[in-house]
Amino acid sequence: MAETKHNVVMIPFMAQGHIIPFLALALQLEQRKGCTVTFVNTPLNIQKLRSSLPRNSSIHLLEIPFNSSDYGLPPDTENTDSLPHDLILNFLQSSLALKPVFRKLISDLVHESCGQPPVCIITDMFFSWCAEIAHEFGIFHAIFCGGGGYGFACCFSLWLNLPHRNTDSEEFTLPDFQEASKFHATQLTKHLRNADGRDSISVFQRKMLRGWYNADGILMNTVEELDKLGLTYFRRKIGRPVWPIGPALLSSRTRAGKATGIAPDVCEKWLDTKPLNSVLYISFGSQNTLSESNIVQLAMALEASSVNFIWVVRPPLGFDINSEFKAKEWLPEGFEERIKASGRGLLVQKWAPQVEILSHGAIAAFLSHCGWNSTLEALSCGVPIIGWPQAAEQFYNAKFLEEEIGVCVEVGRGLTCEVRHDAIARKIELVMNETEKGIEMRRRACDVRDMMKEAIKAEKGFVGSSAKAMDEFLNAAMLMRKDIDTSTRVPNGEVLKQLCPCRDG
Ligand SMILES: O=c1ccn([C@@H]2O[C@H](COP(=O)(O)OP(=O)(O)O[C@H]3O[C@H](CO)[C@@H](O)[C@H](O)[C@H]3O)[C@@H](O)[C@H]2O)c(=O)[nH]1
Repeated sequence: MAETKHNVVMIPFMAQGHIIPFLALALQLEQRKGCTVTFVNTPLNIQKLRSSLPRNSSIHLLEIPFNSSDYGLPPDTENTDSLPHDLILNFLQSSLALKPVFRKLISDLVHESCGQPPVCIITDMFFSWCAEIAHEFGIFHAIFCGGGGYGFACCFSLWLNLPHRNTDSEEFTLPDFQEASKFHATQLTKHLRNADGRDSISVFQRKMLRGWYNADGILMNTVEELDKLGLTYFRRKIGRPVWPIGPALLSSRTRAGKATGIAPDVCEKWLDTKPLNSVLYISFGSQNTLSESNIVQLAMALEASSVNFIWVVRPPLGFDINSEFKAKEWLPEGFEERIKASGRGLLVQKWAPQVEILSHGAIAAFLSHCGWNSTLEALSCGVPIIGWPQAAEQFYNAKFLEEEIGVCVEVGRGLTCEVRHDAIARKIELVMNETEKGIEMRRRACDVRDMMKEAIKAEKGFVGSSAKAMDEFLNAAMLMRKDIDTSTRVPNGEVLKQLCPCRDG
């Protein structure tokens, strides 16, 4: 008899930083016995993903219509990686328009798959509105937060409490997350700093975050042993199961729809020519970049510190980040020629094969904006971080990595800070040279790497914490299905037979 497959529907927000961990989780889920995955996104993202799925993958890609021009956004905007920074919030707000189309999509899936409606809907942390739809159809609903527990706990608490508005001091603590100790006003984005709870951004963020309370559980791309503080915060706060199933990482062969600005083998050959632990990798994720003056300061620091480096260069703030990088205009005079002649540095335009780079033994440190995917990718290779957080929860990821885990030193903060080249060079030398601090950071990063490996292991009778959390999550979803199957009732009292008329055969 054919095995019954349980369909898991997944829908990430349209940003590489969200699509990447969702895809990594989807690839893990399809390996689970009895699971199939339907991966939903807007047409352009799905088109790009088609070519990136492994050939033997059974993941079903499903398009959901979305027309960015209807929301005052540039035509064909379907991913934050093609948007100027100041439009990202409008894009986020426009994603609310997906609600009725997603409901129709789920309704169609339920009707088409008579007898076997999806067992679970996993939605992005920005799509908490999906809970209502899932529950209408009696389907288990989980939010997958692609970020870490600590970083998101800080964000959650900041948006809901706005503690900085109750003090004249630049420093403050979080009323419901005292464990995180002190925060500084420079760790707030412009929107958060100005928020008063009534402005449109606060209203949107608070509604979205309060929606987490309606989920049946929260999946987090993190590891229990690494991120206890943040996980405890959410368990206490939301009163729902929180399953740390990370790290969900893509392998170097799966690119989530992005072509690289350099062939991975060219990059690897270049790295092969460098001694072990001698190269600094610099990248600011999928949607961030530096100011023009900070690009110059960073270039000067790299020349002064004489380290080898790979730098993913993007046009500065205020320019289209997908346009050509004008080295002559934005870098110090003669910089490109000098680094080419010395063979010390590699400038990569647009998109680098980051996972391959970080896993090369020549990499000694990562100058990063501390996006959570980049953080996990670096730590899973035992690479310490020089943090330059720019937006979102990156400030709190940097704080966590520096204060709690000891694998990071911060060099700059925010989009508008001015960082001087000598300060950057000092941090680079501190981490890359054989200083006491540098050695200790590398040792700790390797400990975290080992901890992550253990967490996802499931072999010879040993089940790591993340593998266990994944089992628990799937069991919870199946249990709800079983309850429905025996009662033929969905939680809100609607008869499942009505939704799926041929259920009785
Ligand atoms: O040249 C590049 C640049 C990025 N990447 C990949 O793109 C992803 C970037 O993700 P992340 O480091 O998390 O940064 P963002 O794209 O900025 O991610 C958003 O989503 C994250 C997860 O929720 C949050 O932690 C961040 O704050 C938010 O900005 C990573 O997998 C990188 O490997 C590449 O492969 N090549």
